[in-house]
Amino acid sequence: MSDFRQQALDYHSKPTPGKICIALSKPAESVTDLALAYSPGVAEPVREIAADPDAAYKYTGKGNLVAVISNGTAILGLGNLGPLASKPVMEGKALLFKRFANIDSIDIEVKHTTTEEFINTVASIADTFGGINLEDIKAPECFEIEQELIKRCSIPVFHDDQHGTAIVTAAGMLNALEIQGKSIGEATIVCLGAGAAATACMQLLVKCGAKRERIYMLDRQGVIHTCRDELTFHKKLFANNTDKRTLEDALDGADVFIGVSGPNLLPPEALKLMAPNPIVFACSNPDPEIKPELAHAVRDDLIMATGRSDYPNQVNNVLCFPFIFRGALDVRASQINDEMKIAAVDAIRNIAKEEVSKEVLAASNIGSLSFGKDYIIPKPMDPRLLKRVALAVAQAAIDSGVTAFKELPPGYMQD
Ligand SMILES: NC(=O)C1=CN([C@@H]2O[C@H](COP(=O)(O)OP(=O)(O)OC[C@H]3O[C@@H](n4cnc5c(N)ncnc54)[C@H](OP(=O)(O)O)[C@@H]3O)[C@@H](O)[C@H]2O)C=CC1
Ligand SMILES: CC(=O)C(=O)O
Ligand SMILES: [Mg+2]
Repeated sequence: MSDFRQQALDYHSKPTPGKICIALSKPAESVTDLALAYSPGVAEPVREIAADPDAAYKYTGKGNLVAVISNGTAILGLGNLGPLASKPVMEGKALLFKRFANIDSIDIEVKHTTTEEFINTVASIADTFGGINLEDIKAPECFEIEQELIKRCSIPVFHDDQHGTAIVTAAGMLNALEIQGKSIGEATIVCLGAGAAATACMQLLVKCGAKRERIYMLDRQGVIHTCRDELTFHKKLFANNTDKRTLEDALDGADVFIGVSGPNLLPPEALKLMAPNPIVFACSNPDPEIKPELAHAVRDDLIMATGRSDYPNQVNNVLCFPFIFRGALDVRASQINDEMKIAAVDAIRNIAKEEVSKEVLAASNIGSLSFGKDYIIPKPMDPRLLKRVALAVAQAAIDSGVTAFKELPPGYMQD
């Protein structure tokens, strides 16, 4: 067994199995404490909440509690391995919520037979939480699941693989295009993968100025084009009226490659076909569409990003979901809308243009970082992400009217 594999297994199993646990936020030592915490004291908040459901935000952990919910049908780039196998990833998301945004989070893995059954299960438990982060649910079911839950729940429901990924991809892409001297409206974009992440990434890039007709999306059958007759509704959105059929056809002269598909699917030879100064986001986890070493060996003019922590330019939804939920929860937003997503894109990308603190450099094991080919996007442990993204998102929620808050709480996210 490789050293790293053993280290990863030990990390998850020792000294106690798993990555999260529940901690108490109130004293529970004396008989008086117990009388308040449990019977008879607990009856008082019960009566308050029965009279006014909003009181749950005052008397329970609801307002700072996010459920990370999966059915295990698209676990990272590992595929459909079932709900239980997704648990380490979901606990991982809970760890990240706590570490980066002090949000309490619990993982829930749902076994189901129909999409309706999954939706009903989540809708039935939604009131327990302040927000729902859907994770690693494959396309096309993920689209119906998210839309239906948004309709049925009064709390934010956010499919992280769609929108978290799209926000971070857009932030990194706008910066990478700026560094390579390319404009988003003129860029030819190849997207390998046509699932949850791909669809949302391309939709958000179009909102940021990309031209739909310059996007070539590919699935396992190759380029998605208008003559294909078996397309699902989400693939039709990006069907291109083109003669291009293969990845090589699409990459010929392209400016941007975005991989949200699976491991090692971009051959180095194909990368040679791209236009000068290309941008390659190989975002599949844990193994990217092309290894950075291989990509750099065939192109010395590219900007390279992956979804991993151990290479420069980590384009990963961890840069978004803890912070977007922080902002949404703090103003009790009823949903996470496009205005909030765009606010997050701008807040994330702007941090990369500023100086990096010694603490972040030390945590990144690196001597210096400045805006450029190897630093297009902030590091996840940059504390400015919490303040800036949450602030921008909360303000956008207020401005777009998805919260009863008329203004930010006094001093919100100020130093
Ligand atoms: N870095 C990040 O932050 C994130 C990265 N990802 C990565 O994106 C990938 C997809 O995730 P997600 O969208 O949730 O999953 P989905 O199951 O919704 O979509 C997977 C897509 O990849 C396509 N695909 C798979 N294998 C191939 C192949 N050999 N050739 C061409 N296309 C292929 C599928 O094609 P078809 O439609 O034909 O089945 C499908 O369109 C994963 O690797 C995941 O790790 C996802 C979210 C965040
Ligand atoms: C990062 C992530 O959410 C994924 O790869 O699925
Ligand atoms: Mg995911």
